[in-house]
Amino acid sequence: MPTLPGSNTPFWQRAPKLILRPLDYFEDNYRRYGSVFQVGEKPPSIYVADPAVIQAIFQADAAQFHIPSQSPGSGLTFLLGNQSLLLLDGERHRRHRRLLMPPFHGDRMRAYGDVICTLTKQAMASWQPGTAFNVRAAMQDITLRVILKAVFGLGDGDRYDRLRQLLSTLLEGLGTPFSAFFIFFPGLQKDWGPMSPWGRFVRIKSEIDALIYAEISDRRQQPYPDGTDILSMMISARDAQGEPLSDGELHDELMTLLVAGHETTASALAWSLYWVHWLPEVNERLHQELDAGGLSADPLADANLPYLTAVCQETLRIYPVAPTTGIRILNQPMTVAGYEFPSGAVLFPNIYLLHHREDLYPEPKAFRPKRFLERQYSPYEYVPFGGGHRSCIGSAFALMEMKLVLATILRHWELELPEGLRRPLKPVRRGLTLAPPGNLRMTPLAQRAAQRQALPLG
Ligand code: HEM
Repeated sequence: MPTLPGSNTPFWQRAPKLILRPLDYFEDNYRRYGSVFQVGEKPPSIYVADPAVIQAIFQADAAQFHIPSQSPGSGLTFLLGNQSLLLLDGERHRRHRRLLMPPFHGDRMRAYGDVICTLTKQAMASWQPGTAFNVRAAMQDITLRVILKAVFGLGDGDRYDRLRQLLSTLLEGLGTPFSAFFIFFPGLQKDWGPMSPWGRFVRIKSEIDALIYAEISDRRQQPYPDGTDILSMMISARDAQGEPLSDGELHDELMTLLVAGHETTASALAWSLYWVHWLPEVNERLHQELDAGGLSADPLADANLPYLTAVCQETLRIYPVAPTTGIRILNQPMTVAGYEFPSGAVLFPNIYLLHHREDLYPEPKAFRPKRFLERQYSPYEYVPFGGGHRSCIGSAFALMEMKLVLATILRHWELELPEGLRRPLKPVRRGLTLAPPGNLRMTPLAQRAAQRQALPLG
């Protein structure tokens, strides 16, 4: 059995590059060592960009892996709580997944579709012709409105406004590349008073917690009559023993859905607007498809448009929001495709490197939505949402949201990417995810004539 290529640089030495220039870090290692390599020892971290090995990892029994108490992910405990799906393991992870999955299936999507289009129009009402806006912030405004409405059924009121404002401030603060050190090194999470960076997060977070607990308590006493929002469904869900989720469990899962459910989609949407407005041929073809479809009464019709779908898929391929899947630690040795991974090894299917394999994606640095119309990729070749027992539970929701928000924006506004930004842009770190650079701005030029009637301007 060959030994795995790689280096044994300790974590503290490789962390600055991994945190501040993650894509260069991955690409350097890939060039040097190939599609499966290890870094560090005791335990080694193994990055995988080989579809056959990724397939074996995604198809393996969940009992083969665990999540460590001290991992990059554990730095998220402060934000999400220790009963978050992202941080749970074993039977408790299985139980929570079963209780959380139903709102993300089937018929629910139709109701979310209407909400997404309405809230996008609401957010766009503040755009002014000639006044540039920060693209990621604008997309985050939309996705935060959408997730609050989907999760809580909330759309207005003091609690909603405050929650929206606090979540946005908290995540903006945590979103700088340097704040990522707080996540990777939880030991840095020290409260030195309200003016210190971490002290500020702690105070905002405790106000958010109080608002969420107040909402849970109100809703337990007075359930919504139609009960179609995610919180209502989670309150009434029962596990195999007939047990409901406790207030603490509900709080942590709500926080998880709020954070995981809008940060990621906002970055993906910002990238999609950038690509569409940088590349005229993509813009033209997308508009042709949208114009041919007309304004449908059923927003879900847009979700089936092939080129729009391909643009969103290519957006998530070229710069996946999560550069690797979540952490998976082996409970026992694993032999696959000629490799032997030792017990205790930390496995990371590397989404970015897999999506940039020349053999799967010719000219991988080029944004070419067409490749998704010409070829069907397997769930081990294209993995923006990970896979296996820890796959993203919001993947269908996120993809639909991307398509509907993008279609709604393009139908209503003519936007312009400033001259200076019509060039290759590289992602920057935002916590555990990657986002477009903070200077990505766009200018609304004019509302599209056919749509002026349809957009309620505030
Ligand atoms: C473009 C948007 C999104 C991307 C790129 C994305 C990506 C991912 C990835 C890569 C993982 C880890 C999968 C693995 O380790 O195999 C994940 C997990 C997760 N995602 Fe998403 N996600 C997105 C949107 C959402 C949304 C909208 C929600 C919920 C409303 C959500 C909720 C979650 C949760 C709860 C997990 C943890 C699952 C578990 O550990 O069992 N995500 N996501």
